[in-house]
Amino acid sequence: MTLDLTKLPEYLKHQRWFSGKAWPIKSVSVVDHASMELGPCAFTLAVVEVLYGLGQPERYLLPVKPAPDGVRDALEDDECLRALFKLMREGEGMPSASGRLVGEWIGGPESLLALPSPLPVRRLMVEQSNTSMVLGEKVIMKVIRKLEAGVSPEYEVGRFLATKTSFRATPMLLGALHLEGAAGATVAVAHRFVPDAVDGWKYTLDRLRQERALGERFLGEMRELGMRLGELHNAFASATPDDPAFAPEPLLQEDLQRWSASIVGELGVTLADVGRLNPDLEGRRERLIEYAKRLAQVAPSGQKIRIHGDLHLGQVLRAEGQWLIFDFEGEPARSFTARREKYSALRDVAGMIRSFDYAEATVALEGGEPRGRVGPSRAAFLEGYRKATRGAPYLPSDEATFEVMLRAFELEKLLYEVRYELQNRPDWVRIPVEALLRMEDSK
Ligand SMILES: Nc1ncnc2c1ncn2[C@@H]1O[C@H](COP(=O)(O)OP(=O)(O)O)[C@@H](O)[C@H]1O
Ligand SMILES: O=P(O)(O)O[C@H]1O[C@H](CO)[C@@H](O[C@H]2O[C@H](CO)[C@@H](O)[C@H](O)[C@H]2O)[C@H](O)[C@H]1O
Repeated sequence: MTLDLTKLPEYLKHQRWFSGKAWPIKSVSVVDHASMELGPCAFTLAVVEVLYGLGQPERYLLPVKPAPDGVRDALEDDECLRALFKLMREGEGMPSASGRLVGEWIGGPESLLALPSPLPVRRLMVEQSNTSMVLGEKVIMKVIRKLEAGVSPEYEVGRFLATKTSFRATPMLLGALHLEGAAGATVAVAHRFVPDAVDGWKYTLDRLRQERALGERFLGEMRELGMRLGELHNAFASATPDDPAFAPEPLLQEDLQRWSASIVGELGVTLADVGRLNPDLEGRRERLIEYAKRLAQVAPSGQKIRIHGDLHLGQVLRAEGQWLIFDFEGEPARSFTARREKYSALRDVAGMIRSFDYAEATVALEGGEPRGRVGPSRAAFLEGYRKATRGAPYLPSDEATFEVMLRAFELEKLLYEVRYELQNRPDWVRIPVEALLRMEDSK
């Protein structure tokens, strides 16, 4: 099948996962493509590069079939999805125009035994920038739409946890599909599907809506969540030097200086965007800068390790009374290289703590209970985290340094959130802005 390139800009603009809707497209070209003749399904798996009048080019994966007015999405066809999954689970390869599409199965044969045939396909009805489907209620396969150059952290971390550690508080990675060659990228991943799971965001909102004061049961769950995060960090830190992508590295003064300078820079950019709308925030600039600067002044203690990188309540699942941590993609706005960098584990801790504030603010905006209820959740979460990581070499050895670092990473996350909300949900920008205003004066 030859792709009619003239039709693609219009096609792309109508796809939910296409993030360039606001910009005029200059051109669309095909970087690589494979003709998929797989049993009852025939389609083209293409990687296209979109050039805009302004801004960076982007690459998208287009599994498409011919249609009278151009092309249509091949993932609407269950047979095509089954065919892609088969390629993955059989670890097969097939040639593309300038490379190869290769399946990888790491789940072991036992995870296949229980799969019914023909494999039932259920599409996930969530707002997503990718396309996920549940297969036989046992596997969830995610086809990546917007492709990044380099190693996908979601695949890399999932593979590390499944094959090199005993950490099981995560839906295990079962397999992946990679395109090798000119368009090198991981194009799909499959994980164990967790039935009847509720994500931590919804779970926490429900509790905040239903309980006037968060009871001991919820605090116990937050303690457990802190412990799971500590265990995840212990698993990351267990990597040996022969695994350079994961092995812990010493934390140097220059790391602290670099991170501190980056937060100061982000403060400048963020206040330029939002400060006009909120003069009170502009007035806090110097005090906020102090939080970031103190990070550069503490003595380096601990290590840099791989982290989750975008941890919040929406990245944990509650199922059968247990917490599972998932979605190791990292912050979507950063490059893969940046997302794979080792960092202080406290960055994840700060991410989750910010989420408690978001949950409470969301319920307050709905006209629910007043603020001030999540302080004990933060304390319980930190208590669980400290319990699981007692004596861990990757954390600062003294309490004061722990606090300075945690506050600096909370500030970093708050600034990221302001920018994220301005771009995606302007009505919500007041949540991180109000939290910035509340940050107590630094001493
Ligand atoms: N292993 C899983 N088991 C059950 N539900 C899952 C699983 N993985 C993801 N989900 C559900 O699918 C949604 C989207 O998954 P996610 O990996 O976050 O996709 P995306 O990266 O495109 O946002 C999640 O919010 C969660 O509700
Ligand atoms: O889940 P993603 O990897 O796409 O993360 C992005 O979107 C999140 C919102 O869905 C955003 O999280 C922010 O809002 C959450 C409530 O919706 C809140 O729990 C988080 O604490 C807050 O940071 C995340 O920052 C962004 O990267």
